[in-house]
Amino acid sequence: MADQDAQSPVGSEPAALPVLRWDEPPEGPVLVLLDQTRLPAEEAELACTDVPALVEAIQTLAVRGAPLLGIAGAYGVALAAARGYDVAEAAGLLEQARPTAVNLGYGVRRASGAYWAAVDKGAGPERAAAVALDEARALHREDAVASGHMARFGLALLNELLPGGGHRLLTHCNTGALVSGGEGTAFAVALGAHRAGRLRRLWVDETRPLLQGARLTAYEAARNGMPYSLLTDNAAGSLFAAGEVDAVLIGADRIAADGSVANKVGSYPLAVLAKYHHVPFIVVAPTTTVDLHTADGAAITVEQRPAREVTEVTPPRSRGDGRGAGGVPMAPVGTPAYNPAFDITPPELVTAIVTEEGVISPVTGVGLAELCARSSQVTIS
Ligand SMILES: CSC[C@H]1O[C@H](OP(=O)(O)O)[C@H](O)[C@@H]1O
Repeated sequence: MADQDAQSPVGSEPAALPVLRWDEPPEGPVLVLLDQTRLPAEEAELACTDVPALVEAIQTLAVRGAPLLGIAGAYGVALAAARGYDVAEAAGLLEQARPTAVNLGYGVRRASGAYWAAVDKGAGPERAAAVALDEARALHREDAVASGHMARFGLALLNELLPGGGHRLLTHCNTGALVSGGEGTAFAVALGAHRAGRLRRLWVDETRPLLQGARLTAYEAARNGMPYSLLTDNAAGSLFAAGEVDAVLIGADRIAADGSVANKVGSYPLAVLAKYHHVPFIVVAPTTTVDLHTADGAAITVEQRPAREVTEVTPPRSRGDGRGAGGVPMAPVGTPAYNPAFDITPPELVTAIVTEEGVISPVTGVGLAELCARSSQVTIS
């Protein structure tokens, strides 16, 4: 594991992470996931041969992150079609697996829409299943391309906002290759800064309670040889106070028409800190995360998750210990807990939104609609 202060020489790129792949063994098609609940201790694969297994993987965050949820949802429809399951039922189960990331529904509707259009044109089950798979693969490729554009637009914005010197960037949750068909969203911008020799430090919020930062972003930063440091979420304020943060980079799970941003819980406090300390707060997300049909932040459904994620610490699971391995109680058994998975940042606290179609700042509904109009990935209502 690379030392947190070591930087890999640019060009020594690690192998791409096998985040998700479609396989067609003799016993039938399967969606193979890198099980993110086992990282960083173990790079374990999780093979989903049916939609209930994929829904469980989504709900346990074995596969997670808005853009990747869209890709997984699309492959889930293709899996149902290829295995002769009820495609309409499968699409419904997948769309409802997690409510906040708009990308999930988008990916499911893209693949199911392609499937039913093929059926309407007289395609048989096999041909229609192949069409759904082609659509899932197209979305997978498009997201990889979008990630590259966001990295370039985001780095150009950082260089404009932060002239000279190395950037000290703070990020929250995980927004790297583990959420994407490519190198991610906000993390891809930080990685681009690293490759350009302009990343002085990546401050990584641990991101309680599921520790996507500690487990996943630190893992991705280390494998890329980036200069990073982990911090507890409640230490971020003192970093701002010490003048140690040049910009905040976060992802998004849903961006409403007015520019309100739903993202991992803890994002809103960072936006308030950034505003108070005059630090740019930059959201990086593909246009598939923009939902022009949701008017504002109040209309976004924020996923509420089980209390045990707050009241227990779940040790890294080793292979074979089952999916529901119990955690270690950190509060009296039965303690009620408030555990929203996301929070909402209002547009007035957002410096800019970086998408694959360009950057908008200040964030206004008009700018978002214009960006989405340029995108080939229209939001399917
Ligand atoms: C850029 S998508 C990553 C986004 O998704 C994460 O949520 P979760 O880990 O619950 O899927 C978090 O909100 C990230 O910002």
